[in-house]
Formats: sequence, structure tokens, C-alpha cells
Amino acid sequence: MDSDPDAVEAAYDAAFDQALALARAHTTTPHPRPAPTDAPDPASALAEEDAPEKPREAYDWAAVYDAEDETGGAEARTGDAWTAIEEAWTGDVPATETRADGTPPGDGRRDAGPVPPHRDNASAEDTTHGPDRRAAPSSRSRSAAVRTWEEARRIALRAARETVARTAARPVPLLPLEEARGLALAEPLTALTDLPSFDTSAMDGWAVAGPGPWRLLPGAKVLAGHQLTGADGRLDDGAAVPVATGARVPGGTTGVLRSEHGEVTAEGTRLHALRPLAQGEDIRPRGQECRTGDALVDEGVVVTAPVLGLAAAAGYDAVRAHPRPTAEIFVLGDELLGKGIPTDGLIRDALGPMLPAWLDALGTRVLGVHRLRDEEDCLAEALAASEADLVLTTGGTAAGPVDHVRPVLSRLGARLLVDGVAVRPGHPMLLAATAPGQHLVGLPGNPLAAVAGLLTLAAPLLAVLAGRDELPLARLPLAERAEGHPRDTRLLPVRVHEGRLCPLRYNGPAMLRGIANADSLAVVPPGGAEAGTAMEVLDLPRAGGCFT
Ligand SMILES: Nc1nc2c(c(=O)[nH]1)N[C@H]1C(S)=C(S)[C@@H](COP(=O)(O)OP(=O)(O)OC[C@H]3O[C@@H](n4cnc5c(N)ncnc54)[C@H](O)[C@@H]3O)O[C@H]1N2
Ligand code: MOO
Repeated sequence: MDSDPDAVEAAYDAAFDQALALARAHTTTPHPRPAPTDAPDPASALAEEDAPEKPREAYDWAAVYDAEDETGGAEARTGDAWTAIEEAWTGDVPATETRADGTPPGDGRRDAGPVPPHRDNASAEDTTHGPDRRAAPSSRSRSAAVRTWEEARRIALRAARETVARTAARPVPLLPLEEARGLALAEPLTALTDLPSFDTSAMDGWAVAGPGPWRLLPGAKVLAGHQLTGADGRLDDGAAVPVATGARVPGGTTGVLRSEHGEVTAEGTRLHALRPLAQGEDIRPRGQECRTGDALVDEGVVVTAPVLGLAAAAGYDAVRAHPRPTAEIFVLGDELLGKGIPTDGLIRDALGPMLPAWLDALGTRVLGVHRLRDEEDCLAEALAASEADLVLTTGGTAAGPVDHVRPVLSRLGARLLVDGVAVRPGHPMLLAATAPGQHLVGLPGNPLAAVAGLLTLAAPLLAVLAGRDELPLARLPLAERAEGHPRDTRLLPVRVHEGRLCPLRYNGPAMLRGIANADSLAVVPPGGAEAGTAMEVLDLPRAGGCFT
């Protein structure tokens, strides 16, 4: 892209006008209404409270997408654009009942294969049990209506909770501290000792007994990790002994006089205080931080660097922690290059390098990243063979000629729990139950849309599978107005500056420039939000997985 700002603006203008024309033209195109069906919708049956008040329409994603994609840097005009796009949506579009491949039932677009036998161990509410792995090609999987962003997250959480409930008997390993880093504690960390475990000097100076001046014990001192030398381990009233920070103070000590607050006279035998010394001053009493058996850290808290330190200080060599859930990534697209400069209509795969780092930070063990060609059989084979707790695909979630994710899920008998989310970018994202205890998140190919899918569906699911505390979303005020989508939630890359959220440019679905410079994603409600409004923010998992 031309780096001249005027040229960029002009390009956006042109693209935008074109998109608007497309969107407007689209209002005249009637959408097919799917045949009604009485069959229950598994994801709707999942929870009554998750059901949208009324079914959302199936969007014409192409028209909307075209407009959105080109406007990442030109937010000022999006209000008008959204209005026009909104008009384009008012056509005859309801399609709440679709097959997993996105086609209405009975349109004969693809032969989904024979109906799989009914599983007798799973109910319609079951969000965890997909078909048996490598099950025979099966019937269509039926989708839910497009979900709100909040509903989608709740469904992902619930799906994971049900999986956990079914596998609760799985033993939780006792892991050496160094192996527990990044995992969630499976039981509370309770102190195995008092901390400090002895009365400790907080300063370098002298341990003194009673009021001064004091008599210095000849040749005696107490260093950290050592006993009092040259005395019987106790200080009598009126006595003092040099002491180091961290040393155990001798019995009888009433305070520690800092080295800069004392003066030694009479050829090293007398100690005078240069300022008053309070009773107990600069002594850390035994048990000041905790007593043996006190709860130090709750179950579900991630073992971060400070938790590791605290566990060690409190006497632990090993802790019980939830093993990392596993994930396997399938990056789809014939256009993707693994290295080098993009050329000849080919582009670099941006998701293969990005997702493992984030999954690692989300507490996941990534089993592999595989780039697959846009071939249905190849995808079906790969998905059926995966043993990961969470399978992630990138690309192929839309309705193009090589968008195979939904058809393949249908073929494998997977059940769509979330089939499109009212969020921008990323609305073709999906969540499916693919096998007992296994889920699949289909991330759209557009890179920022993939990030949105990762944080909307995969992050809550993985948090539960990893036994982690569910982190409440933080709220911060907006530094300026955030443009929103008229009807959908918008996830907007933001930087936090002086405690306020500053929206970033280059936030189009195909762009990573905004998110790469972002601290978080702001959850912008439909219609946008004015400066000063407190917005929910999604923390971006920090790559590296150190949680420090
Ligand atoms: N007829 C329709 N077209 C589109 C729809 C639709 O519903 N109907 N949805 C649009 C929306 S919204 C999005 S988002 C994308 C989703 O597309 P897919 O998930 O099918 O992804 P692809 O078509 O494979 O790729 C989209 C875009 O992203 C680029 N891409 C894909 N993978 C990568 C990667 N690993 N690294 C970098 N870039 C990647 C790809 O080249 C495309 O440009 O579909 C819209 N169209
Ligand atoms: O435009 Mo799409 O919304 O990137 O998912």
C-alpha cells in the first residue's frame, strides 16, 4: 500500500464508494428463504437464556465484508457507510436454519452422506460430545442462528465446562515447580511454613536488647543463614550484636538499629542510637506474612513468576496443576507462502506464525501447525485424525468455492454450536463439537478476523479447559469516540494512554498493523460509543507465555 497518507485516503475513498454501491445494489437481490424444519437446534437447546430474542438474519457477508475491509484506516466515514450497509440488510434474508456447510436444508448443493447413528450418550444439550473420532461420513450438521458476541462467548464457556465435567476424574499431576509455570493451580496453595519462618532482621545494623546505649558483644555477629556466633544465642538486656538483613535475630532482641542510625564508641565496645528506636523496629516477626496452613493463592490461578516464587518460599518443591489442553492448527489456503516476499498473487501466511504464540500464552500446548491446500478431502482427513482438545482452522469459513470448513464439518457429523457471530471483524467464525471432548474453532482467514475468533471463542474455551480463573473483562474510558457497527459488536484495537483507550487505525479485517501496535481490543457496542464511555477491553494474551 502507498505510504503517502493522501494516496491512502484516496484509495479508501474509492474502495468505499465501490463497496457502498455494491451494498446498495444488493438490496434489490432477494435472498433464498430456507425451508422450515421442526428438528431441534442443538446450540439453541443448549441454554434457553442463550437464545436470541428473535433470530438474526443471515447477512450477505460479501457485500458487508467488502465495505469493511477497505475502510480500516478511514473510520470517519464509517457512520454513513454502515447506514447504507444497514439498508442493504433490510432485504428478505432470514435464514436461521442452515446446514453446517452454510446451505439451506434441501438445496441439494452437496451430498452430506448417510445419517450417523444416534449417539445414546449425548443429549441435544450436549456441547462436548461430537461424533466418534473418525466416524463414518454422516448427515448434515445443523447450525444455530448467528449469535451475539456475548452469547457466543457463553456457549464456548459452557461447552468447555461440560467437557471438564465429563473428564473431572482425570488425575491432576503433581509437577515440579519449573514444569508448572503457566499452568493453573488445581488446588489452593496453602503455606507449608510460617513466613517468615523466624524473626528476621529487615536491615543491616545491630540487633539490640532493651534501651541503649548498648554493650557490643565482643567478636560476635549474625549473618543471614548463620547462627549468632560468639554468644549463647541470646541477647541479654543492654547488649547488641551486628546483624545482617535476612539474619535470624537472636532471642531477646527488641529492635534492629540500622547501621546509619548508630555510632560505635569506646574502641568498638559501645553502641549509641542517633535517633529513637521503637520496640520491634525493623524486625520482621515470624508469621508476619502467613501462618502454616494459610491459603496463599486460590485454585485456578495461573502459576506466574511470582506464584512460583511464593510457592518456593512457602516450602513447595512441586504443585498440583492442570495440564495444558492441546491444540492443533490447520492453516488453509493455496495462496499462502511460508517464507519470502509475497509475489504473483500469493501472500505470506500470517496466522501460522501468530497463533501458536497466542495459544501458548492462553495456556495451551500446541501439537502442530499444518498448512493445508484448499482441498476438501485433505481437510476432512486432517480433522478426523486430530487428537487435540481444540482444533483450530484458519480460512475457509465463508461461502467461496474453496471454503470447505463447514462442508467438511457436516461430512464428519460435527455439531455446530456457534455458526457465525454478530461481531466485526470475524463474523463467519464458528465453534463445533467434533468428537467426544474435542471442539473445533473455525477462524476466518482475514487475520484480524482470526484474532477476533481466537479471543471470542477459543480463549474462553481454553481458559476453562486449562482450569484457569475466568478473568473478568476490564473497563476503561474511551479517549475519543469509537465508531461502531450499527447492529453488531465491534472489536477494535486500542492503545491505553493515561488510562484511556485510544482507538488505532488500520483495524480492517485483513489488517494486522493496528493489532500489532495495540494493548487490547475494545468491545465496542452496536452503534459505537462516545469519548469518556467506559468500555470493556479484551486483554491480548502476551506472546511467550511467561505471564510475568
Ligand atoms: N461470498 C462470501 N464471501 C465472503 C464472505 C461470505 O460470507 N460470503 N465472508 C467474508 C468475510 S466476513 C470474511 S472474514 C472472509 C472469511 O473468509 P474465509 O474464512 O473463508 O477465509 P479465506 O477466504 O480463506 O481468506 C480470507 C482472506 O484472508 C486471507 N488469508 C487466509 N488465510 C490467511 C493466512 N494464514 N495469513 C494471511 N492471510 C490469510 C486470504 O488470502 C483472503 O484474503 O470471507 C469474506 N468473503
Ligand atoms: O470481514 Mo470478516 O468480518 O473479517 O469476518
